[in-house]
Amino acid sequence: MEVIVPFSTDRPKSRLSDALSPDERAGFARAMLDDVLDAVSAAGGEPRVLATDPVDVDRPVTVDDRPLTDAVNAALDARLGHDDETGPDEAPEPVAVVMADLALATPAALGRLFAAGREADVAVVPGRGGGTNAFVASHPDFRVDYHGASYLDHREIAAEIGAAFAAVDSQRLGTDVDEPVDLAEVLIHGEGRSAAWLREAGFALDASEGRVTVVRE
Ligand SMILES: Nc1nc2c(ncn2[C@@H]2O[C@H](COP(=O)(O)OP(=O)(O)OP(=O)(O)O)[C@@H](O)[C@H]2O)c(=O)[nH]1
Ligand SMILES: C[C@H](OP(=O)(O)O)C(=O)O
Repeated sequence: MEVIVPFSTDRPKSRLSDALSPDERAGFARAMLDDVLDAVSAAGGEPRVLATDPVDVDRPVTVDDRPLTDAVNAALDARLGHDDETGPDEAPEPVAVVMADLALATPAALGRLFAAGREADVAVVPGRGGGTNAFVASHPDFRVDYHGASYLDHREIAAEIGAAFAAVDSQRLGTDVDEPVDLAEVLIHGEGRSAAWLREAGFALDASEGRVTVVRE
């Protein structure tokens, strides 16, 4: 299955600016991208980075500097839209979109998403706060509308086009790393480059009071 991995190089991870400098945010975002690409490949997916600028990565890259929703919809148009060859009666191959900030992604978790996407027309992993961390779609009319509670919007879009919808419950894929508190999840559960990057940068868990968070030594 082709797996599109959107990746922004333009001021990435701005909500981590209290914890990381701009260069560090770029380095950490890249570590997360590498973890996601490795997990996708190990799950049997064929990753393609959809980036705002060229990225030096050992995988196919499409550069599209339009906003996220427009860039992903252009990719869906190309893969799910009808053309003369497939015709309207032939179901498109499922395509996945997996965000590059899912630092806890594992092949097993992605495999469950891919399997759900072979059963339903649209299978979505919601993030905390109602975002859309990953999905698989095979319905020709499914298009995205990111930001805000986009999980609810995508469920609604699926209903409007008559697509069979599945919510995929995944702690690992449901954890997108947006804010400093999310760094604790990476240190607790991460097994790849992102967790190593944080440890090398001096981050450690702080369980001294209340919700576990991170400190930098
Ligand atoms: N191709 C593309 N990817 C994007 C764009 N904006 C965000 N992304 C990617 O989409 C995923 C989710 O991004 P967000 O968490 O919403 O935004 P972010 O830029 O990573 O972080 P913030 O600046 O803190 O909002 C990440 O993999 C980003 O790299 C965009 O305009 N184009
Ligand atoms: C792209 C956006 O990500 P978030 O802002 O929720 O991290 C969304 O999932 O709609």
